[in-house]
This record gives sequence, structure tokens and C-alpha cells, in this order.
Amino acid sequence: MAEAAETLDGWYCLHDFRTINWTEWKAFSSAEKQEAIAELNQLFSDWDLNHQVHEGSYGIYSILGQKADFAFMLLRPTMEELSTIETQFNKSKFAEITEPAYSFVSVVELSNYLGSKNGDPYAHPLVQKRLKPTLPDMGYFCFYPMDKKRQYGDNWYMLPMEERKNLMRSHGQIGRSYAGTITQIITGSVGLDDWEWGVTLFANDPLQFKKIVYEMRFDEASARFGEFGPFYVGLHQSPDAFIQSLSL
Ligand code: VOV
Repeated sequence: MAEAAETLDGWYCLHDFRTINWTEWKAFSSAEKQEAIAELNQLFSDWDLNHQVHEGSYGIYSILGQKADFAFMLLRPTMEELSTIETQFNKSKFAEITEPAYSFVSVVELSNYLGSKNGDPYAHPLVQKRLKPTLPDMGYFCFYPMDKKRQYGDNWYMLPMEERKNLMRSHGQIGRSYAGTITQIITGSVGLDDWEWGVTLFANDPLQFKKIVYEMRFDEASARFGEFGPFYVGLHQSPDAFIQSLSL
């Protein structure tokens, strides 16, 4: 049996994609709209407070194309907290006019492919920072789920550890050439959702998503072993901008 990589696991993560039923929103009376907006403001200010004290993080994104209208990315230390937030939102007036489009449940993950073997990795401040990330204030967001192939002949999980380390080293080298341009958060979802990882990328130039994903397609870790789900791309929105967009 090939040696399993050890993972370091951080905050739990919920990606929640929804569509808006504009016909129903427009049919709300102005009192109903005000109630919906007041509740949203309250929810967003709770999320923001949590984000400020670094007990979690959140991002609001306006999604381009027909797969969804908006997405929330929420990070919390426990699944219970994420579940509470999800229920709070679902009970809100605004949620009455939204429909589920896609969701993804995962946990922020780092692997030991490239780390040193010395000491407790959780003790490093840099590791803590990556496991409990503050979502960046960058203009664009890209999310997709992925697997590593498990086919006869090309089975990632049957490769010896050394070989996987080499492949991840090359992957990391490409990734690092995008330092400062792209921020990535890899969340593990084996046993939690239908794919093995969620890849969330942030950039100030959306063209960089196309560049990095394309370049990685030629790298063996992706070229031979990567299998990809649907891609979602969108624009980062402040709570105020999100609420503003409802009255456009
Ligand atoms: C900014 C870009 C960037 C950088 C710097 C980067 C670096 C690294 C390093 C150093 C490591 C390994 C150690 C760890 O930290 O886990 C990883 C790990 C991983 N990556 Fe990555 N990746 C990037 C970016 C990046 C992208 C764009 C993708 C999607 C692939 C594509 O073709 O679309 C991806 C995927 C992954 C995955 C699924 C894993 C886990 C694999 C596993 O088997 O466990 N990743 N990644």
C-alpha cells in the first residue's frame, strides 16, 4: 500500500452558491424589501465582526454566467458554526427569493508533501495563518472542485510517496511563479463532499485564472491526474455593494 500523505487541517469551509428569483424580489412590497435588507445587513455585520476578530472569515461574490447569481464563502473553526450560519440565512426574508445553485463543504488543508519533518507543524505561525486564512480583498474569485485520478495505470493513490512529492514540488514551483498575482486556498473534501478538493483562487486580474489553470494543465500533477468539476467565476463584493445591487 502506498503511504498516505498527512494533512494539516484548519477552518471548515462552506461555499454556498445561489440564484436570485428577480420576479419574486420585484414583487416584494417595499416593507418586505426593507425587512429583507435589514436582516441581510445584520447577518453581514455579524460575519464582519467575526472576520475582524479572526474567528472566521467570509467573502461575498457576484457570479458571472447562469450557474449562479452570487456566492458566499464562509470559514469557521467548526461545522456547527457553519450550520448555524446556513440556517440563519435560510430563515431570512431574502433567502425566500433565492434558490440553491451549488454548494461545497470542505476544510482548509495543507499536506506534508513539501513540509519539513521537524517539530509540530501546527506550531508554525505561517502554517496557522494558512490554515485559518483571512479571505483576501482581491477583485475576483474562481472556484472549482477537483479529484486526482484513480484509474488503472493512472492512479494517484497508488503512486509511491516519493513520486507524489516530486509531482507536487513541480506543481508548487508553477504555483509560486504566480506569487502576488494569485492567492489560492486548497480545501480538502474527501468524505465531506462529492469531490476530493475545492480550489479557490483570488486575483485582481481575472485573466490570471485562465493563465494559471492553463499552465498547470501541462504539468504532470494536473495533466495526468487532475479531474475537474464545474468552474465558477465572479467579482468580490462588499456587503454594501451586494445590497446596493438588489436595487439596481
Ligand atoms: C498560487 C498558486 C498555487 C501554489 C503556490 C500552490 C502550491 C501548492 C503546494 C506547495 C502544494 C503541496 C503542499 C500543500 O500545501 O498541500 C499544493 C497542493 C495542492 N494544490 Fe496547489 N498551488 C497553487 C495553485 C493551485 C491550483 C490552481 C490548483 C488546481 C489544479 C489545476 O490544474 O487547476 C491546485 C491544486 C492543488 C491540490 C488539489 C493540492 C493538494 C494535492 C494533494 O494531493 O494533497 N493548486 N499546492
